[in-house]
Amino acid sequence: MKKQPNSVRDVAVEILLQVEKNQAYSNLLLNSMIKKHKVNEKDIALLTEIVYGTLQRRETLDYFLAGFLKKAKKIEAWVQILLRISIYQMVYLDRIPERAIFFEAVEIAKKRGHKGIAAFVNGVLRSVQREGLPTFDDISDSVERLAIKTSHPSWLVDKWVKQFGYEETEKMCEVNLMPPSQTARVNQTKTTVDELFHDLTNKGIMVEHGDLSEDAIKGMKGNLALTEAFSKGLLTIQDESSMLVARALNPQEGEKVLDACAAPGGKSTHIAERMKGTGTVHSLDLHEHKVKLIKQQADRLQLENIIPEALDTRLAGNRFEKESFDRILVDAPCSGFGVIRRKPDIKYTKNQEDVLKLADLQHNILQAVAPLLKRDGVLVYSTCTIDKEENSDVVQTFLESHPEFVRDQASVKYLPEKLQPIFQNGEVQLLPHYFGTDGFYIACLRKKG
Ligand SMILES: C[S@@+](CC[C@H](N)C(=O)[O-])C[C@H]1O[C@@H](n2cnc3c(N)ncnc32)[C@H](O)[C@@H]1O
Repeated sequence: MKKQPNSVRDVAVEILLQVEKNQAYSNLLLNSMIKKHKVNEKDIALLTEIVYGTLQRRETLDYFLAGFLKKAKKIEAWVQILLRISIYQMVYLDRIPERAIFFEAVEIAKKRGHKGIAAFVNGVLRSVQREGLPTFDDISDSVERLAIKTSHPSWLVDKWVKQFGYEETEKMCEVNLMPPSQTARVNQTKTTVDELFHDLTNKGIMVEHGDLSEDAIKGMKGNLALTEAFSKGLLTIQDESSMLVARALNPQEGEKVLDACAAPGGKSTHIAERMKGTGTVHSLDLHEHKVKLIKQQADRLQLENIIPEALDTRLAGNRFEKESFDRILVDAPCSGFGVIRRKPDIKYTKNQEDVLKLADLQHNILQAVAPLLKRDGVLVYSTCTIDKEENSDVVQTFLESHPEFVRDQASVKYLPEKLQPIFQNGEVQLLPHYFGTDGFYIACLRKKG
């Protein structure tokens, strides 16, 4: 019978093993394992830090370990993971004494394997302690060095260097290793930013104003999703970059809006809020189970102008009349390279083939919704990626085959001042180190009248 993990670090090994073997999502798995193993409050922070930190720095940790494993025969996946989490704690978590790290690693190795593996793990960790870590200066190729130092796949770093230059890529890769801030969008149909700010502060919750979006409040400690304000529908957890989308779309009261890829509903609810509960937002998503999430969010925020529906948007032409929407948002499925800080697994699971497939899907979704937009209507295309092939290239290809659409530079006035200088040709590419937001792309197009 499979032995159950019985310590925080053993649970961390289990989670990382499942992420690696089954390509499970780390955030979902972490939550379910915390529940399953009844991890106590005190240990949740450590578990989260070890899981995300080890995942974030996987390539670096393997580089550190490689020289010490040269003579070893094939190492089982769990042993490699156990060594990674141990080195991670030794190098990056200075509050944990090394003897505690070694002791735990040996106990886990005994439990999951046998005494021989425990001795091997102990030997490797003692050698690292004795001999120290290799330096990155030994890596002569600059792309390879950056990839290993910041733990990104080298094909991706190489691609980014070609797209953004070395310096920008370096800044971005470094920021990708930092924990993201938690921001919330204030539901302005029920309260104001200032009112909620004071309400939260009075309750002892540490918050700050957002860095970019006027709708945002930043949580400095604790989890805003666990506040009474969240349950009462006064706020929605959302990155500041995502909050710009509904602003760029600029929906008006009473209008009919299509959100073509809507789950879990972050942007649909923002659009619905900005329409003050009037008009209709048709919120489509391919997956029935995800459509339920849109409904849940709409209910929590008490928004009655959202109609969620499970539909492949590529077939939306069979479901809706031509030229029937005032505005359309395509917040497309994408590689997610802008949200690596939140979902480090993306670095290792997505590849160039995925990027090309996604670009094709994004193009097909745009093609399908284009006829549904009224003349003079606005179409916003957005993604949480930074990849040109999924962003500006998709928009450019779309425009080339749709002369009835033009880039809408006029939408710049709906965006924050700080962003305006980089909103050009109706589009903006946010990189995570610009304003501390997710990496995000927004393009505004208009159908000619
Ligand atoms: C980036 S997410 C949308 C996030 C959402 N706009 C929000 O702000 O919460 C992209 C969504 O597109 C959905 N999707 C993928 N392919 C689709 C298709 N062919 N038709 C409709 N939805 C699709 C995915 O299920 C996913 O929920």
